[in-house]
Amino acid sequence: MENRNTFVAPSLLASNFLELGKEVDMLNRSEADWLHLDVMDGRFVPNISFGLPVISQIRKATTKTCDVHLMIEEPEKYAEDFKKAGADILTVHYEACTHLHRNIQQIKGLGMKAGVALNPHTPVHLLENVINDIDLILIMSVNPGFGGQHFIPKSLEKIRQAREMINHYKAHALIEVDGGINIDNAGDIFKAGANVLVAGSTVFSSKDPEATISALRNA
Ligand SMILES: O=C(CO)[C@H](O)[C@H](O)COP(=O)(O)O
Ligand SMILES: [Fe+2]
Repeated sequence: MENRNTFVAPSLLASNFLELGKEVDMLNRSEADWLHLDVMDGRFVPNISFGLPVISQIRKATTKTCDVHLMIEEPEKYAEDFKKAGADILTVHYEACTHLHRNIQQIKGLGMKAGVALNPHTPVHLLENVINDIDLILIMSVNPGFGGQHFIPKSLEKIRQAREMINHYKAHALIEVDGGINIDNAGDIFKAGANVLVAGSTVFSSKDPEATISALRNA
C-alpha cells in the first residue's frame, strides 16, 4: 500500500453478481485500495447478502485488502471461518457484541485487523475503552442493511468526535465511513477526519467506475 492515509473501499454489494469476476478485475485495475464486502444475516439487519463461499472466491481473484463488514449477530461464531475465507480486516458491530473486548481479541488473535462499526444511533464515546485495541472504527452513515441510501449529515460530527478520541488516546485506528457516499460529499467526509470511504452505488452505477474510484480517492 502506498504511503497515504486516505483510501477508497468500493462495496461489492452494488456490483453485478452475474459478472462478479469481471467486477473484481475492474477493481484490481482501479485505484481502489480495499474491497469492502458486506455480509448480512437477515437478523441483525433486515436483509441477506452473501457469505463465506463468495468471499473465498473473491479472495482468490484479488491481492487487494479484503475488508469484511459483518452485519450479523454472534459474529464470534464465524470469525475463524472468515479468516479462512481470506478476510484481512474483520469489522463487527458494536450493537451485535455483548463481549466486544473479547471479540476484538479473538479477531486479532486470528491474525486479522479488528474493526468496530457503529450504527447511526450509537455514540462514538462508547468505544473509549477499546479504542487502543482496535485497528478501525466504521461509522455507519446510513442504517445498515441496504445500499443506495442517503448519507445522514450527523455522521460528519461523529467522524470529528472519533478523530478527537483517537488523538486523545494516541490510538492508531483508521476511521472508515460507510453509506451514501458520493463525489459531492466525499471531500467533506475526508475533511471531517475520515481515512477510508466505502462506496457502493456511486461506483457501480457510474458509467466509468474506475474514474469514479480515482475521483473519490482524490476528493
Ligand atoms: O454496509 C453497507 C450497507 O449496510 C454498504 O457498505 C453501504 O451501504 C454501501 O452502499 P452505498 O454506497 O450504496 O450506500
Ligand atoms: Fe458496509
